[in-house]
Amino acid sequence: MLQLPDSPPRMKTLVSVDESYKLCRQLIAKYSATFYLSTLLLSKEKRPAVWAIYAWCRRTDELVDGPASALTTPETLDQWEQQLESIFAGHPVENYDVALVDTVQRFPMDIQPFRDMIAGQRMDLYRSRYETFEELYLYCYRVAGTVGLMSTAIMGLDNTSTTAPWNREQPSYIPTQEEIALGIAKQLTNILRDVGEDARRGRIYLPLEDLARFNYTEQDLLKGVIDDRWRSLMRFQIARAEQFYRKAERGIAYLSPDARLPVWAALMHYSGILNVIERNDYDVFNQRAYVPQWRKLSTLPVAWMRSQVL
Ligand SMILES: CC(C)=CCC/C(C)=C/CC/C(C)=C/CC/C(C)=C/[C@@H]1[C@@H](COP(=O)(O)OP(=O)(O)O)[C@]1(C)CC/C=C(\C)CC/C=C(\C)CCC=C(C)C
Ligand SMILES: [Mn+2]
Repeated sequence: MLQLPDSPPRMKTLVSVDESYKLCRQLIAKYSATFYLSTLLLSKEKRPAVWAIYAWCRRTDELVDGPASALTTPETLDQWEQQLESIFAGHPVENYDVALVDTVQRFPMDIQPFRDMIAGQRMDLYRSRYETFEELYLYCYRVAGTVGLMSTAIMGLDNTSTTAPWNREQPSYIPTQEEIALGIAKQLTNILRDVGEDARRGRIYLPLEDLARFNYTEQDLLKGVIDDRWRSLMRFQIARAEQFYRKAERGIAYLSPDARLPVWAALMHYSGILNVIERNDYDVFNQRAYVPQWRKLSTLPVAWMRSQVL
């Protein structure tokens, strides 16, 4: 029998590299004005690369959190992971990928944090409770800590820093834990800010062991009970998130000088959300903790000073 050759794969025409970066820029500006403003403080060559990373992270999160998330299955994420492998092999599949292909070629980086983020989104498909902080930490590392590893590959570490102890004492030290810490702190902050919203979707991210420690039940949380048990539980969670902010602060000294201001600015904004939660007397059920634009801008001079001396 005559064997017909396989039909050639249908090649989609994709946009140019510049057009693709423009799409990434539009995406970050639309979804997160604050991230966008922080990236404007970066050098012109690093900025678009961070937009490309942002676009990939946001699109990954949208798969499990966005309007079409009901259609997402484990197979969707398998396919997304294959698309990632293809990007790292230099073959973009969609318009947004063109910029990421360019970014990973200009700023060589490890694919593993990207795979880990997909594994984190996978957890959201089958998990709605976390028994221990160790389990929650793994989730936070995957969906947020990984962003630090991806971003540092672009921002760069500083080999001449006089403030980073590793240069003096351990010249080959790679500050991985510090790179991860800001994402962990930010995710823990998001979790505290979104307790009410998540509960309405049947999700509890706060470790159940912590609820038990303060004698506060799942039912209390689902009903939005605010009492002294809840306030103590929240103070405990805030103190934990703050430890990760402190670790990240120490890490900023390891970054290349031009990246320190945007990261300080971002850090001060995220940790400011914790202050708003405190000011709202820990009511995260009926009001969303929000840092107004004027307050974000007013912290910039302090962020600048810190970026010069620490
Ligand atoms: C050494 C040192 C201190 C290095 C710092 C490295 C660095 C720049 C770290 C950045 C850490 C960071 C900002 C992480 C983002 C964490 C985050 C927001 C995760 C979100 C996950 C899911 O949560 P949830 O669904 O609850 O959130 P939403 O309500 O849907 O928003 C994410 C949504 C995962 C996807 C992450 C992003 C879309 C953000 C990616 C951001 C960047 C690439 C920009 C980072 C750059 C700057 C200047 C901060
Ligand atoms: Mn999300």
